[in-house]
Amino acid sequence: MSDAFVRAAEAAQALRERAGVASFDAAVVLGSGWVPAADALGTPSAEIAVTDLPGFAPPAVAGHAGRIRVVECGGRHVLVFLGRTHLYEGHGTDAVVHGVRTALAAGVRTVVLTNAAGGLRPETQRVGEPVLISDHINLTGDHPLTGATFVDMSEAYSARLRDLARTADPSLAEGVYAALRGPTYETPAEIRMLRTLGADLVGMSTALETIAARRGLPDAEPAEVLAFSLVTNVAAGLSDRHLDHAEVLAEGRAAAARMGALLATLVPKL
Ligand SMILES: O=P(O)(O)O[C@@H]1C[C@H](O)[C@@H](CO)O1
Ligand SMILES: Nc1nc2[nH]cnc2c(=O)[nH]1
Repeated sequence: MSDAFVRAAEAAQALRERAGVASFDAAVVLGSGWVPAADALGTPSAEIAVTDLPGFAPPAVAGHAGRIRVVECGGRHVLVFLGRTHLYEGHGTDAVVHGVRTALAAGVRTVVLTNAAGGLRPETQRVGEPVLISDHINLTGDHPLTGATFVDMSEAYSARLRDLARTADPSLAEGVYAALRGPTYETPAEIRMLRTLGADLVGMSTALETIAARRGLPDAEPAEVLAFSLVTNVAAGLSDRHLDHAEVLAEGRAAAARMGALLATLVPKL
């Protein structure tokens, strides 16, 4: 078994022991601007710093707390990741997907990924609104998998869970998320390219985590993935606004109640 999978198993065991939970049912990864919504998922029975667990990089981005909450939601044991590691932090793809792999090693088979993204089209440019991710385009230039383990990605984002989300909130727009490495936001020319490629949203995370979830582990079935972007800005060049992370986090704070309500509705039904 690769070192990365061993580290995930070790982190999962440490998590079980710290939480006093034998197996978890679901994981929610809160991206930029989503952490204020965490409280809607309930009072945690435990909260663990990721640096207390094997294999996690310390938090390095404003709005990413580097902590994992253990909550019971709808009778399910849920891991809520308050932040994530990004490829642009320079720790490599195993560090980026370690949280998802740890969740799978801890028994999780349903993963909810959230992020902040720029909107490329009118229907995905309602700043402060969540968009259901229908598919992704991995333009990070990297990949968390190596070797001849071939993975079907024709339903990377679960049709069942997308139906669940649309039923819970029929107003949800849906779109294709283009994942870039970052840390730069896009040039206007890159945004025009991404629109030509069929993207509706653009960000710097999620896709690699989805790939890891859909691969599963040597001893864990793949997880179903449900993912949302919070549109925090119109993509570069499509408005006269300049982009900055403080604005991204401000939009997350403003949308916290709406994002929390969405997650609180969905997580008990996963
Ligand atoms: O963790 P996510 O993908 O939500 O964070 C996005 C991408 C960058 O980390 C940051 C840029 O503002 O927001
Ligand atoms: N790459 C990228 N990431 C984002 N995160 C929030 N907004 C954006 C954006 O416009 N582009």
